[in-house]
Amino acid sequence: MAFIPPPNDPFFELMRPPPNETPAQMTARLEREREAQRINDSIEEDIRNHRARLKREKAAVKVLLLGQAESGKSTTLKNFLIKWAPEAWARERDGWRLIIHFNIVRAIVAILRVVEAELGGDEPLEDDDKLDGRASILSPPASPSSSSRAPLTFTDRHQLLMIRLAPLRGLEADLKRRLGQSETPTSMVASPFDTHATPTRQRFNPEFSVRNLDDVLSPTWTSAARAEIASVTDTLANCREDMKALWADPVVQQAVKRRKTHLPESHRYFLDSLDRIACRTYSVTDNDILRARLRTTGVREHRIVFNNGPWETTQVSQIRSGQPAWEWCIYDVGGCRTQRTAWLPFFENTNVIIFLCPMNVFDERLQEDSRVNRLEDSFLLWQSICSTKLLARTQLIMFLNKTDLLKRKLKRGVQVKQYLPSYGNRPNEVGHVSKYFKDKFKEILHQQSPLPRTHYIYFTTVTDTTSTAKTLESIRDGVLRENLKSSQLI
Ligand SMILES: Nc1nc2c(ncn2[C@@H]2O[C@H](COP(=O)(O)OP(=O)(O)OP(=O)(O)O)[C@@H](O)[C@H]2O)c(=O)[nH]1
Ligand SMILES: [Mg+2]
Repeated sequence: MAFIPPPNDPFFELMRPPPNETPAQMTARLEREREAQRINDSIEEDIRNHRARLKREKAAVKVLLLGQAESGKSTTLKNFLIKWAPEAWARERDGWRLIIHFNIVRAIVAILRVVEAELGGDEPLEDDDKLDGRASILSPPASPSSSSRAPLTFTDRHQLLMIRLAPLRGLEADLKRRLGQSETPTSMVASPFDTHATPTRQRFNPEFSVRNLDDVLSPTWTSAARAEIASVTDTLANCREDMKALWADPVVQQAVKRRKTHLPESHRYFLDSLDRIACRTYSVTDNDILRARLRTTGVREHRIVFNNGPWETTQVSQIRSGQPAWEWCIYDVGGCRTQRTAWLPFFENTNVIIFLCPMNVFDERLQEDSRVNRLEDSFLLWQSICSTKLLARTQLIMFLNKTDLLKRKLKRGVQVKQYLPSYGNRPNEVGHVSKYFKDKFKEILHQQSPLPRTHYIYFTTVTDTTSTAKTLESIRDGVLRENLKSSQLI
């Protein structure tokens, strides 16, 4: 039925075409009306999408990955993607190539700086041995120790390698520019709840992070971008034999060890793989991406949809209120102390926190604050997360990570009791050490939680995708069980 306006309707009067409208004016008016309608439809569509997104977000399980820098949060997220979002994972694959190349270049340039400093007779910027690295939460600090510094014998061969590898310094700068370096914050907090920030105490060669990882991983593949990547590949291929020679040199290795240079955690993996990666036919593997290190700044969000599985039951569909699949929204944050205030807004309505503590760091200090033992930092952080009322009902899952590196360190003879005197005379062996750490974290959880909590603590090596896939499956099922319990469905 045609619309008949009431008499003297002001809106109808306003919209009515002028009585003497020409055909050209009519065409223009109809065009304007069509455009207005198109804009209106698009706004309504945006509103509908926004509402649907909010509804989905409300139904999604919110998972936060927490832990200090280099604990393995981003690597855990990569495992989630490999297992449950293979398409998103495949889309990002090519974007990782430059980051992998950057990891290699950065490691070599860091080694070159060490050799240069040794050749120039420089004293280390900060002698780590003069600092006390003990974890005081477990024991009172003891007096500092010192180490001897006998001179190393460098030869003309080292000088020659320095000259031949010089182009990598320029390449490092080019790659930083290409990847888009983010700003380096100058203040930090120990816990996200601290209201008082202190200035950072960055060590030599601070870590690199990008402004926008999504831009790096989903680049526009222009011919200029491809040419740039080809030129990076060429430079690396040309320098391959010299890089291998530098890395294999015993005097250089000794110098790196002595200066305790901060190299990317996976430098050994990449430098041992130069034959495969520093060549023109290199193709990126899952393992390379898992090992690639890039400090996270800000927060990265990923959605994982579980389509099939044990939750496809009537009971679960009740808690999912008719959603076609079970969705998790996973947030990966930067773990450095300069990044921790950014965690706070994500605590609200968080269902699950996966907290990572690297176990191999009992004898190391934070890069952003060389006065703080890394294990102690994890204890303090865990304490503050467990005790927060805001997170009292959040399910806490802990990954005691880097089991492989702990094993390697203990095998080298590094004594835990030297850094944690409370460890006493227990065997310096991976099973005993990891159980000791687990008991400490469990104790903190039970003592500090405002409400009773079940503990979920896993020993992990998140660079191992097979074992991590099993752990993630068990977590997914555990979270499901907790959901059902809290909905009183089981
Ligand atoms: N060998 C070994 N390496 C690991 C393990 N977990 C992580 N890594 C490596 O450690 C480095 C740091 O891991 P990331 O996942 O980037 O650490 P993160 O917690 O995201 O660090 P931020 O982004 O700085 O907060 C990467 O090079 C990883 O490949 C592990 O269990 N074993
Ligand atoms: Mg990260």
